[in-house]
Amino acid sequence: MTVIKTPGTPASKMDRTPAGTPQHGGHRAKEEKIVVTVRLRPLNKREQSAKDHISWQCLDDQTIVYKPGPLERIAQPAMFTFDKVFGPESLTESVYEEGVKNVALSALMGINATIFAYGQTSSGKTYTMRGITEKAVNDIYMHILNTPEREFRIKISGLEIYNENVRDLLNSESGRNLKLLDDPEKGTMVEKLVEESVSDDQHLRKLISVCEAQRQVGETALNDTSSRSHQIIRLTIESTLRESAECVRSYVASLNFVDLAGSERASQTNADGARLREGCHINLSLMTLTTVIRKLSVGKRSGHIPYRDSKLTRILQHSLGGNARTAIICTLSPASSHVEQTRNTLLFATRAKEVTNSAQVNMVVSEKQLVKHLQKEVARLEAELRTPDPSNEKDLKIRQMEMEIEELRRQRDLAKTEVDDLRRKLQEDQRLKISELSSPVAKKCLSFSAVLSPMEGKELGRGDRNRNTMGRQTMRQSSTAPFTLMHEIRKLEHLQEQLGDEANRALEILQKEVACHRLGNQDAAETIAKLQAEIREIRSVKPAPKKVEVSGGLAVNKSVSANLKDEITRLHSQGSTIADLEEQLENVQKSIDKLVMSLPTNNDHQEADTDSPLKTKSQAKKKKLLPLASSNAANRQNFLRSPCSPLSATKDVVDNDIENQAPQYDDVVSTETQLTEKETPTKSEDGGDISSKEGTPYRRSSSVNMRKMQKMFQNAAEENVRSIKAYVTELKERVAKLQYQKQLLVCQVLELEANEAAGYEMENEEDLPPIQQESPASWQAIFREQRQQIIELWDVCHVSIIHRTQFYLLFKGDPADQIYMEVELRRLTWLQQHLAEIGNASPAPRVGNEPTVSLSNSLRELKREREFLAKRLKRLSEEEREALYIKWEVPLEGQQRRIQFINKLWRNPHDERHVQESAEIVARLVGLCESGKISKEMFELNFVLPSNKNPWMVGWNQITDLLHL
Ligand SMILES: Nc1ncnc2c1ncn2[C@@H]1O[C@H](COP(=O)(O)OP(=O)(O)OP(=O)(O)O)[C@@H](O)[C@H]1O
Repeated sequence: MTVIKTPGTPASKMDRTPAGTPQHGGHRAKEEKIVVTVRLRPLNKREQSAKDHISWQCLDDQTIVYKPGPLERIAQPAMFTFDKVFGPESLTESVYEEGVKNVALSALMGINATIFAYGQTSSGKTYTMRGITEKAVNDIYMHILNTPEREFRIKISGLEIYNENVRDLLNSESGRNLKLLDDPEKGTMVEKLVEESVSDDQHLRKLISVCEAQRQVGETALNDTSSRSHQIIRLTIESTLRESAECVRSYVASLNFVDLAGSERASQTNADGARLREGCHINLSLMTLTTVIRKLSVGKRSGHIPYRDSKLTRILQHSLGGNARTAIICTLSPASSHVEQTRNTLLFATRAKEVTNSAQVNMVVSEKQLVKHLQKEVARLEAELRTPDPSNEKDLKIRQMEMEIEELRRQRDLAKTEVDDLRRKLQEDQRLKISELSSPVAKKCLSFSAVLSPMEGKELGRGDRNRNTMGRQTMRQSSTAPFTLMHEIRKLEHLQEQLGDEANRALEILQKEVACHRLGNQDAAETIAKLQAEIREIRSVKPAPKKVEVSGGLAVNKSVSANLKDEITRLHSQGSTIADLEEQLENVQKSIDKLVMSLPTNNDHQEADTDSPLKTKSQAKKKKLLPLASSNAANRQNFLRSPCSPLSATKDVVDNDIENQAPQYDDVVSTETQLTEKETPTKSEDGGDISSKEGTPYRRSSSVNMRKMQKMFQNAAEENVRSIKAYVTELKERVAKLQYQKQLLVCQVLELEANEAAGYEMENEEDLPPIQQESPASWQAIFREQRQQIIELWDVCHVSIIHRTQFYLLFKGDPADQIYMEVELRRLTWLQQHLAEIGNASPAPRVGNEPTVSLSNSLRELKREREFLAKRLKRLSEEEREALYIKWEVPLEGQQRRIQFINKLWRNPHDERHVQESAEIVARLVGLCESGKISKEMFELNFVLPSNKNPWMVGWNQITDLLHL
C-alpha cells in the first residue's frame, strides 16, 4: 500500500526527537508565524473592457491601501499590512524570492513546508502557483547539485479535492473519491495515492504538468479556465549523508504546493448547474479553512479547531498551526467591481498572519535502510567469525605493536643493567678514592652509600631511601663551586672575628663592673679573681688569621679546589678555637652566676628602703640609661639580635653603656673607684668590720650617704652583671650558630673532595648556581620532602621530641630554612647510619661530658624526656587534660594517664595531623608557645631539658669528634 502522509509523517519511522532547523544545529521545534504575502494583479482584459477602475494601491512593499471613488465614503478598514505586498508590476520570480523561497527550501533541511495561494476566482492563484512551483523546483535541484555530500530522494504525489472528493492526479484510474485514513502516529493519509519517485528535475516538471493537466478546470463568467478544485502537489524530500555508511538517519520533509479553488459568489460567476454545485463545495471547504485560520489566529488553545470539517483542512492540518512552515500568497484583483471579495481576502490574510506554526526538523530512520544496514553488518560479522582473516589490518597492526613493545622492553632492560653496572663501578671507585684521601672516620661519616648492618629491617628500609635522597643532595651540592664554599667559610670567619671582638668588649664591661665591686666579701673576691683569670684567657683566644682575602673579589682559578684540604685542616683548628671560646664563655657564665648569687639581693634592702624616693628615682633613671639592663628590652633586642650586624652598631651600644654609667653615678663611681684603688676588698674605708650591724659589706664613710649609694650602686651592678650574663649567653648562641653553619660547609667541602676524587668535572662549576638558589616552587617541594624524611628519621633515631617539636614549629619552609633542613637531615642520616652500624653493641666509653651515641642511650633519654613532659602536664587544667585524654584515647581512670598520654605523642611519623598535634601539645608543655618569638638562629640553645644539656645534639658532637674538629 502506498499512501501519502500528512507532512509530519513521511514514509518512514518517525524520530520523535524534538527538532529545530538544521541551521540552528538543534532539533527543537521552532515557533513561527505563517508568512503572509499579498499579490495584486493588474486589471485583466475583461475588467478593462468593463471599465473597471483600480481600487487598491500598494503603498510600499508591506502595505496595501484601498482607493475609494470620488464620492465614496469608507466605513471599512482601508489599509492592510503584511510580510510582503507585491503590486501589479511585480514578477512571480520576486514573489517567490522575497515571499516564499525560504519557506519552500526548508523542506531540503527536513522541515515540512506548505505554500498556499488563496484568493477569489481569476485573481491569479494558478498563475502565481505555477511560477512559484517552477522556481522552487529549480532551486531544489540547484541545492541538490550544490550538496553532493548528501543523497537526495524526491517523490511526488498530486491530488485534487473536487466537490469534497479526493482524486489522485497522477493516477486517473485510482477512482474519483480516495479515502482519507487517520493514523494515530502518521496523521491523515490518502488511501491509494500514488507517490512517484522522481529521477531528476525534468521528470519532476513532467509529473507536475501531469497533475495540472488532470485538474478539473471549467469556464466561468470570470475565468475561462477556472480551477474548480483545490490542488495539492506534494514533494517528499529525503536526504542522507553519503559518506557515513553507518548513518541510517535522514532528513525527511514534505513540500506542499496548494492552489486553492477561487472563492466566489455564485452571483458573480453566474453559476448554475455543475458550476453552482462546485461553487458550493468550494465555498464550504474555503469557509472551513477560514474558520480554522480564524480560530488558530486567536491561539491554538482557543477551543476546538474544525480541521475535520473539510477534506482540505484535514489533509493540510499540519500546515495550519502544526509541524510545518507555511506561506500564504493571497492574490487580489484590483478591480473596483471585486472590492468586496478583495476585502474578504485581505481579512483572511490578516487573520492568517496571526497563526503560529511549530516546525521541527524531521529525522527518520528508514526501516528499509535500517534492515539493509543491519543485514550488511550481520553478514560482515559472520564472515569474520567463519574465517579470521590473518591479513586483517587491525590484527596485523596489533601484532606489530606487540613486537615493538617487546623490543623496547628488551632494550630498556639492557640499558638498565648497563646503568646499574656503571653506577656500581662508580660507587666502588668513589669509595676507594675517599678511603685513600680521608681518614677512616671521616669516610664513615660521609659515605652515605655505605651498607648498613642489618640491624632492623625498618631502619634499613628507610636508610636506603634516605641514602638515595642524600645521594641526590650530594650531587646537587657538589655542583656548588669550591669558590662559593670558600667564600662562605670566609664570611663565617669574619663573623667569628666580630664575635670575638664583641665578646672582648663585653668582658671589658664586665671587668669594669668587677673592679667596681672589689669591696665585696671574700667569696666574691675569689670569684672575681677567678673571673679575671678567665677573662684574660678569653682575651687570648683570637680568631685565626685569614689566609685568603675574600673582599675585592677572589680570582677564581681551577686550583682552588685543591686548597680545600688546607681549608679543612684550617677549619679543624678554627673549630677548636671556637670550641675553646664557647667553653670559656661557659666558665664566665658560671662565674657570673656565682657572683650574682654572692651579691646581696635587692630584697635584703627593700624593707629599709621602701620609703626612699631616691631609690625609686634612681631605679627609674637606671632603667632608662642602661641599655644592657634586662629590663631595657628594646635596647637589648637591638644589641643581641644583631650577630651579623656591622661591629659599629654593637660598639655604639657598648660605648653608650659605658657612658651611661658615668653621669648617673659620677660621684659615687669616682668615690668608689678611688676607694677601690686604695682599699682591699675586705676592709671598709674607716677600718670598720664588714660584718657590721647593717650586715652589709658595703658600709662606707658616714660623711656621704654611703648606704644609699651602696644600694644604688649594688642595684646597678647587679643589673649590669645580669645583662652581661645574658649577653654572654647570646654570644654562646651565636657561636653555636656559626658552628652549625660551619659543619654544613665542612660537609660540603668533603663531598666536593669526594666527588672530585671520583672524577667529576669541576672546571666549569663556577658557572653553576650557588646552593641556595632554588626556585620558590622547587624549594617548597624539596622542603616538604626533606621535612618528611626528617620526621621519619627522628622516629627511627629516637630523637628528643622537644627537639622535634621545636624544629617542626620553627622551620616551615622559609627559604632561609634551607641550611637548617640540610644540616638536620645530614645529622640524622649520620645518626641513623651510626646507630645501624653499632646496633645494640655496648656504647663506646664516654668522652668528657658528652653522651655517647647508642640506641639504648637515645631511648633512655627519650624516656626521661617523656617523663619530664608528663610532669609538665600539670600545667594544664584538669578539664584540658581530660579533653586530651579523651581525644588521644587514654583511659580516664587509671594511675598512669599522664605518661600514657605523653607516650602517644610523636609516634606516627607518617600521619601529618598526628605530627602537627603532637608538636602543638609538646610546645605548650615546654612553653614554646609562651615565648612567642623563638629566633631560628637560637634554635639549638633555646630550650632547656630537665637533665641533659643538649641530648638532641647527639650526632654533631660525634661528627665533630670524628672529624677532629
Ligand atoms: N499577476 C498577473 N499578471 C498578469 N496576468 C495575470 C496575473 N495574475 C493572473 N493573471 C491572469 O489572470 C487570469 C486568471 O488567472 P488565474 O487563472 O491564475 O486565476 P485563478 O485565481 O487561478 O482563478 P480560478 O480561481 O478561477 O482558477 C489568467 O489569464 C492569468 O494569466
